[in-house]
Amino acid sequence: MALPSMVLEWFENQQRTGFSHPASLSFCLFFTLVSLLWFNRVRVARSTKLPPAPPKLPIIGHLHCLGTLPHRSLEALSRKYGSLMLLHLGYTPTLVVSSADMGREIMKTHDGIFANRPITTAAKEFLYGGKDVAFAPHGEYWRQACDMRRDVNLSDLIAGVTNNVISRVALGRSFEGEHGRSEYSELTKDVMQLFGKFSMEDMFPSLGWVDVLTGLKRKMRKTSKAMHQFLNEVVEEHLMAKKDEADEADQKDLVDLLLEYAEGSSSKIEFTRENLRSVILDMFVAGTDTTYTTLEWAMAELINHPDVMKKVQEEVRRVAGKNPTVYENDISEMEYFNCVIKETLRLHPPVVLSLPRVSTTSVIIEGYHISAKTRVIINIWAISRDPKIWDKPDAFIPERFLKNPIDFKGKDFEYIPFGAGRRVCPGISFGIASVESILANLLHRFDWELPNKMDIDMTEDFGLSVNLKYPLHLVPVSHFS
Ligand code: HEM
Repeated sequence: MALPSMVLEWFENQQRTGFSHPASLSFCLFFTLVSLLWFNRVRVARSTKLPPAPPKLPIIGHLHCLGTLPHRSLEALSRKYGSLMLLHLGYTPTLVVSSADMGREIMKTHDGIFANRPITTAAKEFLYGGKDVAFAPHGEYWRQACDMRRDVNLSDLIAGVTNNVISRVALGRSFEGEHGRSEYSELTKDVMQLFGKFSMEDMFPSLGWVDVLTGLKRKMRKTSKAMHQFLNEVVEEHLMAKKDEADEADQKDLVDLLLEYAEGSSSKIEFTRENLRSVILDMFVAGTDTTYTTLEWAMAELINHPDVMKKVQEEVRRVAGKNPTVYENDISEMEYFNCVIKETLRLHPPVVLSLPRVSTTSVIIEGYHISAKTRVIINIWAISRDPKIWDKPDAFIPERFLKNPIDFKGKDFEYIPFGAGRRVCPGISFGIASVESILANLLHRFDWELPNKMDIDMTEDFGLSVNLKYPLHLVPVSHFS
């Protein structure tokens, strides 16, 4: 006899005899719950309707559909096939999400099912398979590692260019200019390039040997060894320095905090030196390019829109006055300046396709069956240019954020440059504070001109983040001289 009919028969018997015993009621509730769960499982298992997809090719699946700017190609496809598409990137089934409503389904309604990330080849080589934050499985270790980051005191550390900012916050000082024209800076660049590289193993798990043949794995291993060696030296330097905690509590950098945590923690979560180096590396990979890219796009849009540049410079200079430096307190008073940053992140989110997630169980979304182990990519770029949400979506109009409560903290799914849900970017405050501080000072101190009145080429270059293809060259003219 099927489970539901057994339950019904038992229920009728109980009704005839009355629910005379408290155990009967508990029994009834228990069976109702089991039946509901059972019905749900059957519903998910029976539903075979898959999200739509364009025709695929043998072996490569839909890889040929990605083109050189995958966020744009996927957005164009979503206009034809809808905001949930199931593509096959090689052998890897990948759900592509292109609307705020479907984003909410993944990052809110079913966030628990999509809380893990697939471990990529780069994560295996550089981060010991997920001993960092970004690739760590969702759980207690990940929660604690995220929290440690939020503790870093940033207020006085933000100065200079982005790489130096990250160095100072994470490592305690800048390493620019050391080891020649910065062996360290070249190393960081190599790590980021390798993270953005296409790996066969990620798309065709059985073809990892191709990455060995092409030399990709050897290059990753060599760079990873050099980077971890460098970070080891930094850790040793911190241990030797043995900072006086009482006097210098405010000047602790991320390494100090992580060392304290690793050595003094009574937590049951093991936090090894490998974890420590991986968390620091995360910060460079996730924090450097994104922050720098936002600044570059902001300057490019401001040069292209002299009216906006004039208005924002007037505001920055009015608030900061004759002070040569703009401080955090000033920035909170600059309403239009903050709109400029929000509009830059809408039009040019540095992470155009969110870091992939993976489903842990099967689930039904919008009537479509999504199996366990499906990768999920959110097209952040498509959502922030969706004409159903944004008026003139391709135009740079900071005014759209004036008196508009929409924010990037992950609650408004139509605007998610930092992602949303459990795996939302833990560096939001740091990233925004860095962008604000650097941009405000650049606008305050200098007027900016294009060399030879050339136009800016706004062509994008797809990588770990989407940059300008041709670096931006501008001439600064001091405002104070
Ligand atoms: C403008 C600057 C930045 C932007 C636009 C940005 C954007 C993002 C996005 C879109 C994600 C994926 C979120 C998701 O899957 O829902 C992410 C994740 C992440 N970001 Fe950022 N980010 C920025 C700066 C930073 C900084 C400065 C740090 C560190 C200091 C950082 C650390 C991370 C980490 C560790 C993750 C992975 C989180 C996890 O998987 O739990 N980001 N970021």
